[in-house]
Amino acid sequence: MALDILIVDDEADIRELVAGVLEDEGYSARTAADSDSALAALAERRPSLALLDVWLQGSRLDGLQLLDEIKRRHPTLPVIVVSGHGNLDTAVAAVRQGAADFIEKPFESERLLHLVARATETDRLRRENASLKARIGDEAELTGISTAINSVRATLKRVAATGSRVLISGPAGVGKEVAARLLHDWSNRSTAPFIIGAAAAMTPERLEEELFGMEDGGEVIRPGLLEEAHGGTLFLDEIADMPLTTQARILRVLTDQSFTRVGGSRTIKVDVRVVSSSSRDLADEIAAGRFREDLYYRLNVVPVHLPPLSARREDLPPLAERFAARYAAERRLPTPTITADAMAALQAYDWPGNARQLRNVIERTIILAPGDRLAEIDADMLPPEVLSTQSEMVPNNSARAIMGSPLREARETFEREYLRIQIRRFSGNISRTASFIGMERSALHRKLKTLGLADSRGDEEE
Ligand SMILES: Nc1ncnc2c1ncn2[C@@H]1O[C@H](COP(=O)(O)OP(=O)(O)OP(=O)(O)O)[C@@H](O)[C@H]1O
Repeated sequence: MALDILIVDDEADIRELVAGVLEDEGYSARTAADSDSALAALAERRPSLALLDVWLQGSRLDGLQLLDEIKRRHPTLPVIVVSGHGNLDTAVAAVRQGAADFIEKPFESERLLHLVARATETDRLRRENASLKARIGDEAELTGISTAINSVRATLKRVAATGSRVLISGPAGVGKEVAARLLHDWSNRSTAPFIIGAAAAMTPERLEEELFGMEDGGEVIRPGLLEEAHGGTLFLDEIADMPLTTQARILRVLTDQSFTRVGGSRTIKVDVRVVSSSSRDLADEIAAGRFREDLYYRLNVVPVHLPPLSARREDLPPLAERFAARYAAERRLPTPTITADAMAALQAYDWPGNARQLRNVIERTIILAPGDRLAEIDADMLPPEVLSTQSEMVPNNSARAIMGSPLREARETFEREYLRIQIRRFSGNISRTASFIGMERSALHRKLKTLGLADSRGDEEE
């Protein structure tokens, strides 16, 4: 995406010259001859940088007043002030007023390009920094080794560059936002913003103002998320929570990549890739008349599904280790290891809150551990709800049956319970179970048959 530069100068030949120099370098340039047309251009879309001549002849606002207006509307927009020979004082005042830099006329193109590159790069770093700060604790990779995660990763890689719309489905806390961020990071839009629009947290009116921005009497009160995402990706989280009126507006954006702000009539053009997510079944929502079918087809060009953690238990060890390592790094602590017992308990549990719940459990366990330098996470440190599944799976009556039986039957009872838990732990995958428990795959198959477990293995994915 070419960076968009707004050139404000009262001299037509300078405007054209500067626009030419910038365009030759791959920027896109817009020009304005006075303060009113500059403000109109700003209202159309926030540029990446403004080049402002402080000596504006025949303009309603002079250069410094216009700078004030620009800063009031877009406090973070970098502005480079151009000053004529002899009005260096004005340039200095402009920098005090928030201009990023200044350049004196006549100037060499090289010097201009250098300042523009520096100011846009500083702005990009500032934005990147802000977004990194906002997402401390957010994942930059989709951890997991299951077939499901590997195939999601492969799909994301394949479609990242295409710019196609992607709809990510899966229950809460499963990593839909992580997947959307990855898609953005792998796309050629990665240097532009990744913006999240979350329907669930807002009233319908607020949501529209948030997404489309607001205008009053032609003045921009605030730009919307769609504008902020220009050149980048807009992630619409939980689209099924969007009211039908907002769905209609979104549909219009998707058909012609333009919209009007709430309270405004000006058409705003944007180039945004829309990625959306839903934890509800959208077919049901459509059938119930709560979701527009036409919007569904527009959003769902490439479907990506993230199954719940309980359907891919082999992802638990890498995820648990990742969360432990990340939390320890944030606190500048050594990373605790997770013992085999603790891992077995983690893998037996069902994780209704998926990866988010796992992350909370790991963090809570590290926080609550005695001493301040935890070396390992052992099973008895895990919260009771996690441990209870394993003990429920080995019911007391099995223990009684073992103690009250001759050795041969006791061994069978034990083997049955033991294998039931191990197979579940590896999501029914016999090869992985066999390798973990140290048995040949064919021997395990025979054993399961003898114990009458052959049909209760669950989903085998070999
Ligand atoms: N595969 C993964 N690798 C690394 N971290 C993950 C993974 N899946 C989820 N997480 C972490 O789990 C938490 C929840 O993930 P995320 O917010 O992406 O879920 P979600 O599906 O968007 O949930 P919701 O719909 O509730 O917002 C985050 O802290 C995220 O970093």
